[in-house]
Amino acid sequence: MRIIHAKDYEDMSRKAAAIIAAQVVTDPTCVLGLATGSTPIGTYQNLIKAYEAGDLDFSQVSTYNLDEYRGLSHDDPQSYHYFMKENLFDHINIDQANTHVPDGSDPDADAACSEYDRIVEEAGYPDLQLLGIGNNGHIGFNEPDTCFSKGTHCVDLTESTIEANSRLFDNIDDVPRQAYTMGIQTIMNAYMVLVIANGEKKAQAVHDMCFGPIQPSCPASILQLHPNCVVIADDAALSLCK
Ligand SMILES: N[C@@H]1[C@@H](O)[C@H](O)[C@@H](COP(=O)(O)O)O[C@@H]1O
Repeated sequence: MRIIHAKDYEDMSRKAAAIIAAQVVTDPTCVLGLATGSTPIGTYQNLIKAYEAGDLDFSQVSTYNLDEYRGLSHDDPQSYHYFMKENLFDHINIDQANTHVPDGSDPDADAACSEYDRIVEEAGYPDLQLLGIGNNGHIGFNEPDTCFSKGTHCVDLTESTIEANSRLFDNIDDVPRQAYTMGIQTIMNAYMVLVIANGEKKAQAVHDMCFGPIQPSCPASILQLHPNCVVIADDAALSLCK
């Protein structure tokens, strides 16, 4: 696990975008695993700038997102389908038929999750998987648990995640209580994992991810076993990693 120190959020976003851009330039048909939440927005903005400058071509790139809330339609402004179009896909030349997000609108969780596992495996897993990290150490929506869940599955969101994500909703009652998420095994099958984190609220999770015991109470701690994991974090997120 390599830790890259960023001066601030903007520096973190530039560094993450540079690594993703290098992947796209060196392999124009690459498979990218993508994340949502507020952390990756700056990274996506830098990728859009590079595309607009003519430095990047996404026309042959495929993407697979980590997760999606259960029960939201694809055009619900709070869905991760919508988030990805708004924050990246609608601003670059990607073929949106090559973008994939778990289908949270499918009420049959087993069918939706096994189908997602099938297509991610068929794609050969991501060449590069971008991850944020939750305040409680979750990756995707893999919440602190008793075991590292393997494949794509339906999860019950913890109160802390519902609370943390409620800032993006009109009120906390509107936050879905379940989600479909890539499992730990799916994430670990990526050839490279790039984790981005900023701010004081992530300090404990980042410390436990990088230096804590490898245990399901901090799902991100499994990344210590990944052969090619890079963490880019700012001072505040690294404040406990002295
Ligand atoms: N499912 C997402 C995660 O993929 C994300 O990493 C986390 C942190 O979000 P933020 O980047 O807004 O702190 O929130 C959600 O739970």
